[in-house]
Amino acid sequence: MLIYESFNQQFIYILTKGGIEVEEECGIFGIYAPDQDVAQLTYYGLYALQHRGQESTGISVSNSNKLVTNKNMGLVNEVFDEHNLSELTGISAIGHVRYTTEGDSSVVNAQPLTVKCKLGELSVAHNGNLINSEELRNRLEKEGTIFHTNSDSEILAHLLAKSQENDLLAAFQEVIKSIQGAYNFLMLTPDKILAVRDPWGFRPLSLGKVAGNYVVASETCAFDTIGAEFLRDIEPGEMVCIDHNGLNSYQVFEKTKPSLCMFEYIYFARPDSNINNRNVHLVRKELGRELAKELPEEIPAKADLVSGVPDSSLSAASGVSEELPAPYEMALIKNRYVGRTFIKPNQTNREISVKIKLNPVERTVANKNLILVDDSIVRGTTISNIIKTLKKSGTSQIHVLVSSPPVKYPCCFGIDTSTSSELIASNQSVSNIKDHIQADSLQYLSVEGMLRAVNNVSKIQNNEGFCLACFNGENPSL
Ligand SMILES: O=P(O)(O)OC[C@H]1O[C@H](OP(=O)(O)OP(=O)(O)O)[C@H](O)[C@@H]1O
Ligand SMILES: NC(=O)CC[C@H](N)C(=O)O
Ligand code: SF4
Ligand SMILES: [Mg+2]
Repeated sequence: MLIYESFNQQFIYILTKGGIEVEEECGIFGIYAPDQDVAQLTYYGLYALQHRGQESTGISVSNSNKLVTNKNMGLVNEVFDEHNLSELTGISAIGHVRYTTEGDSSVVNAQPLTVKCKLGELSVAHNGNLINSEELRNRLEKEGTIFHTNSDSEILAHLLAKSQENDLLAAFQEVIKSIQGAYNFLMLTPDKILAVRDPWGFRPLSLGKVAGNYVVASETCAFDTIGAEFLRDIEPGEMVCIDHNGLNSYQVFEKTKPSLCMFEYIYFARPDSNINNRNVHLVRKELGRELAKELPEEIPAKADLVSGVPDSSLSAASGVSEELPAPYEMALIKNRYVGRTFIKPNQTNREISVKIKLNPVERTVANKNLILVDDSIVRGTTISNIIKTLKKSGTSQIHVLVSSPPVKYPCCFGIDTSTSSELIASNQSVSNIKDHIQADSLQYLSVEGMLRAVNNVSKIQNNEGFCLACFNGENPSL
């Protein structure tokens, strides 16, 4: 039986599971710029990265002697204003927008986390999810470590404090070898910023320059916002150190098989960002094109219109419409003041958000056969609700096209699901899912089609690879 059939069942599910554990990502930004207003630039950078996390945000600055951190629950523009930003003056800064993957969504877990230890004062911002955090936490607690938060990110700070090394760079190089999982870390000390990307490169991390100063960000859209020039992606397993001498790079891990999260292209990243030299919008458009090529002939023959589920599917829908070809129309309007439902921390909020955020344009859909494109089906909540509302608005037929393969396995590197039971495709056939969501037909993109789409935008290099674990169950880090 499906668990989200009714509100009551949902409530029972939440009660029995103690609430849904949600996983996703975060956004990180760092800048070393003694001649600039680093807090302001970090604020704008975080603004551009807001889609990666909306629970809490924070900025740490260094005035070259000490660090000052301001963080709180809420969006970037709710937490920061001219007054509190003006109190953050310094030569360098790091910032974070959080979406909880481990621990509570609370101010104590908001990042950056600032600590004092034998290596001096340091502030840590983390994007990713450590898979051996429990083991590391248990070990540290047995050794007498007192944790102030229950997020995985604090573990790094304690490992550093306990390192035999007296120099932060060396300590960092030592301790990251004992952590496993997905992590991009930014660390701010009074005189430098360190940035490291895990050996698989699950999450994107890019390097840029603004007015001669280095910046690091989860996505290149943050560079565009502050007028920075993109220099390059930070390599999987690379650590860069930025200080008054400029930038030094260290390959701290042997190159393993890079495994960029495919969901960054499918859904997470902003369409105006470029990852591995590919524009995210163009990849999504190609995903749509490949999906259209895989359709059985009878589907396009029946369709009057193609439309995408706003926002993240619009690029893929335009690819479908161009490839078929079939006219593109606006079937749904999104209330832009509602946050991403996909990354809200509990299922009850998620349901309500879906209902208030999308409204059909009745006069375009009434009595029409619609090809409706969405980038992914995770729990199936969004698409079920949309189909219900479109049918109420008089849509004759709804043929659902999904521009990614079925999500069958939970992700431990940062997607919004923690157990298979939450995933509608984990134990159901495509035909059952079609019936459950009440679509007239349902077609997913194949894994091969997805890889072809990425390759169409720019050729997949020999040393490039993708994490596909939520589609095929193969964990690249094992
Ligand atoms: O099957 P579900 O569990 O409902 O999740 C899948 C949906 O969530 C995401 O959209 P979302 O509405 O969060 O964000 P968007 O507006 O950026 O597309 C995604 O694009 C799918 O539409
Ligand atoms: N989404 C993330 O990257 C979260 C980072 C970290 N695991 C936390 O929960 O705070
Ligand atoms: S399992 Fe899926 S969501 Fe998680 S990192 Fe891999 S591709 Fe991304
Ligand atoms: Mg969506």
